[in-house]
Amino acid sequence: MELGKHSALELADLIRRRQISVTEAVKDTLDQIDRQEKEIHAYLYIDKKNALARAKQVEKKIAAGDMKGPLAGVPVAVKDNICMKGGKTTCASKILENFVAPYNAHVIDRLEQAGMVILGKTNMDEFAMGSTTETSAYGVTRNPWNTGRVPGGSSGGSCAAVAAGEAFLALGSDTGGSIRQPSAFCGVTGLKPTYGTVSRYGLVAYASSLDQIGPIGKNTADCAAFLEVLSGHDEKDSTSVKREDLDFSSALGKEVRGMRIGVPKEFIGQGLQPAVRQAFMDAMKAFSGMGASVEFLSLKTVDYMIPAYYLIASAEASSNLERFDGVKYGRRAADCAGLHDMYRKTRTEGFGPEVKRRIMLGSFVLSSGYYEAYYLKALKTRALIRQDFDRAFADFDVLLAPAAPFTAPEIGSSLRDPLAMYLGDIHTVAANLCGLPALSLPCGRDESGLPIGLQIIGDCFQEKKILRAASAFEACRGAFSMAWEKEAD
Ligand SMILES: NC(=O)C[C@H](N)C(=O)O
Repeated sequence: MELGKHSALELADLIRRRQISVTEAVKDTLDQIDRQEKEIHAYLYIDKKNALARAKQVEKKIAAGDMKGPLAGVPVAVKDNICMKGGKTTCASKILENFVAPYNAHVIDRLEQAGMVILGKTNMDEFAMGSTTETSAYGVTRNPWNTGRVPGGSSGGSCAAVAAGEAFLALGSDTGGSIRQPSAFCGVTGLKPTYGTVSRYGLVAYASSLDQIGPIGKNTADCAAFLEVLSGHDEKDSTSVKREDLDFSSALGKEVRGMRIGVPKEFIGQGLQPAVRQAFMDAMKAFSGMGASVEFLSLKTVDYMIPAYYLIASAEASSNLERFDGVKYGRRAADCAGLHDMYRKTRTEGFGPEVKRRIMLGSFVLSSGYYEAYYLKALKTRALIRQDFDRAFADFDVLLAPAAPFTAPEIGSSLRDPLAMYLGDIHTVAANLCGLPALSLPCGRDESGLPIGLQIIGDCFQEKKILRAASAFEACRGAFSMAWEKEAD
């Protein structure tokens, strides 16, 4: 079967019309995994038995008319920082290598109610700290477009799985770009929703004021449908918002004539790879060709976004990761001389270098004497960045930016220079600092054929404006995905 060329919604439609069964869809995807996983390593665990058993259950329910959702029967991958009852959740860290989650994350319950079939858990940067998936304690994931390149991160496994046809949809989490940047590198579409739109209950916390779960798929319509499954109020997450406007798919297929689109000129300044700049300029032209007004604006706080993000994210991480001490979760070091020795040995053995770096940075900026100079300053800066965006959204419906300044780097190159890796997040971190929704979709390819991502950022709760712009862009430029793009090479 050649199911890989279908989107998730198309697949679900074939299932509804009984042209294929859920079991066939799941088997076909598992075959694709078997063919490619050795090379790609998108997954940390694949549970074939469970997936096939679940496929049978869903099949019966669909046949009995008890399961009617638009994504029923669709095989999906889950990032390994999202808890699934009875299964391992490692966050790609040695410290959680044996941790079995005792409960389901809210989003897992949602997926199951919608009749989706979970195939396994995907690789990621350790505790979501990184931009390449190379900080995983369990090996690198390779970019399906070019296996010498990284898939981006931290949701690199999820994006690579969708790009390689090893899942029709995937769950990611985005703290500073972790859905959008790997989506850009892997040529798929990923959406970080407004903070509070999707429950974080059962997501292992990295930086709680920034983390948000979101959908990754082959195109905008799949992401919109998946977000409808995931979103909604959850009393178990105190930051979960009550929204009435969760019919995201209603925004698709509309024209953008008259839409006001802003382009922050600081985002397309120095340091952009020429092919990224070209693809971005072409996207601007495409929007104005469709009748949108496209204008430049200035965001004065751009230089402060990376420092504010890395201080706040590391501070929150140092606090959140205190709980991994060998007592409550996962790994415990052997042969320890007392409690403090056990803490020290467990954390020394269990955390990798990037996580340690952030815990040290975060503890430093929160410590007395440095709190005001660094952490408090970062919080004030965050408020100024928010004001900058408030001004922008007074004049514009959505903002356009590249999703990343460059295409996927070579495996190994970013690990040598962590600061350069941090700077690569320049286009994505502001959306998290301000709680804004933002989407990345493919907008071109560089000279070596690697995908380039276009980012569309909206004001809080304006996912529909983003989706409207994204679907219009797709309609005029074509959504692309590995399966059929590679054939055209
Ligand atoms: N988690 C993320 O959103 C990725 C970001 N590069 C970070 O390391 O914090």
